[in-house]
Amino acid sequence: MDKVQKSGRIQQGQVNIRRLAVQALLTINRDGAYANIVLQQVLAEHQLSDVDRRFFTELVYGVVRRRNYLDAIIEALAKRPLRKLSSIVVEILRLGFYQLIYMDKVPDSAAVNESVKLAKKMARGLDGFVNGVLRNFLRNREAFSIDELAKSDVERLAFIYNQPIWLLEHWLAIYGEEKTIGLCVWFNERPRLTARINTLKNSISDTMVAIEKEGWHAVPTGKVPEAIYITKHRGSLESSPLVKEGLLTFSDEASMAVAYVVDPKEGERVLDCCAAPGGKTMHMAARMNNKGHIVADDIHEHKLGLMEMNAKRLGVTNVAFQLQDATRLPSEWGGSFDKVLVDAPCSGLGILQRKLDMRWHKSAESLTTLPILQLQILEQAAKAVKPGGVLVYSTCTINEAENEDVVTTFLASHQEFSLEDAAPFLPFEVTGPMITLWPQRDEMDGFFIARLRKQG
Ligand SMILES: C[S@@+](CC[C@H](N)C(=O)[O-])C[C@H]1O[C@@H](n2cnc3c(N)ncnc32)[C@H](O)[C@@H]1O
Repeated sequence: MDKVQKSGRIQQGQVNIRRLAVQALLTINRDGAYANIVLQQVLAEHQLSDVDRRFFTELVYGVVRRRNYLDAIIEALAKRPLRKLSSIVVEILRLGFYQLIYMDKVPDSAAVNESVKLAKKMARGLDGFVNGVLRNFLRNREAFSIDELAKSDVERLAFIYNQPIWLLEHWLAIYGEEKTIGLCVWFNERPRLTARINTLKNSISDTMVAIEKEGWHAVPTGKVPEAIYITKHRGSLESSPLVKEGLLTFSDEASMAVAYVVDPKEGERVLDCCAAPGGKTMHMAARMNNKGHIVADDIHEHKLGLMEMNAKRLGVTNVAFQLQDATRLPSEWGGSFDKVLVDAPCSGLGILQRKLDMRWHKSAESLTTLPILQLQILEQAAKAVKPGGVLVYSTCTINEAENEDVVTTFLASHQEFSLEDAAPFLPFEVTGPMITLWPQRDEMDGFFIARLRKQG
């Protein structure tokens, strides 16, 4: 957590949670770091009590989620665009308003006074401005309600559900209002802590006993046999022996569903050509009991090291990790894999609940370039499939242009492949042949999975 440390100066033992939150928010919003990674790093560095961990998490995630409405309030009160304000002051104000509007347990006086104290320490000379802006809000809260600030119906929805206007317009045009709101509500809910029991290390029942012994509580999700919701835990997740010793790994059920559709068997040769961070690779290795061989590729070198560490932790021994651009796979791989998985780079619009900050970084333009890359990777991966073998295409998005349209375009020029019904491979009820997992319907991340069979 270099950046937080650099701007930090926080001593262990006297941590001011709000200050820690402002520094984390600067790293996320100003420097472009991923919110979940910053949060994990800060929590790993500071031995916070459970109450402080929860408070810190709520402050950071709350501000990241509610950013558009909080910013509209700040601009209205400061009477200037955000970019004309110091980034530290912006984060202090976002945090102050978040507490005033969304945290009933924080008295208004504490939210204002603590923000002013932060400004005194972190933005010398601007504490009066922070004080004035927050107190002006308290004098006339109604003037800054969503109904007062929204300039259109879609902006009103954007403030209520905290999504960018372009994305709401896109969803409203395709799904209509009811389905769009259902999606938005899901994406704003606190994600459940879902983990996969690593059957390479221990049986499901023995792991459940180990979880209880650790003082945690978990329940099966009821859909994927190895999937559990952790409903109670203590301390940092990563430092628990359950995680360090590889009994558990964090992953959503929708992601686990992909390994079921690939259905790798012991002894088979499997290619996972967009593999990092390796969630599906490790799950496939477990389903193969480490027997057979998986080649796991990614285009980013730094991600390979992380995957190797993860494999060691989870006791995965049948994977070769390789730096490889999947748009140019080696010709000697042609026709040599029983199963090939393309878990394609995508817009990630199905996992906005877990990646809270992602909604603010996407654009309508970014959606149009992805299908070209996805099709390119699928074309290459198809060559690596043995006659009679299987090609699985998956994404963590619900965007049709990256899902059904890519598969349909691919099939139109590849008569040697046919679409199989993916539904019977899943341990829970869905409708195929191509599968879209809808968050608000299936209560998991939004995913797309298609299973194609090459002629024998
Ligand atoms: C959706 S993620 C894969 C997630 C992974 N399968 C898992 O379960 O953990 C897509 C991955 O594709 C990689 N990627 C992007 N472009 C690529 C390319 N041209 N060749 C290979 N990998 C690529 C990205 O680095 C990213 O790690």
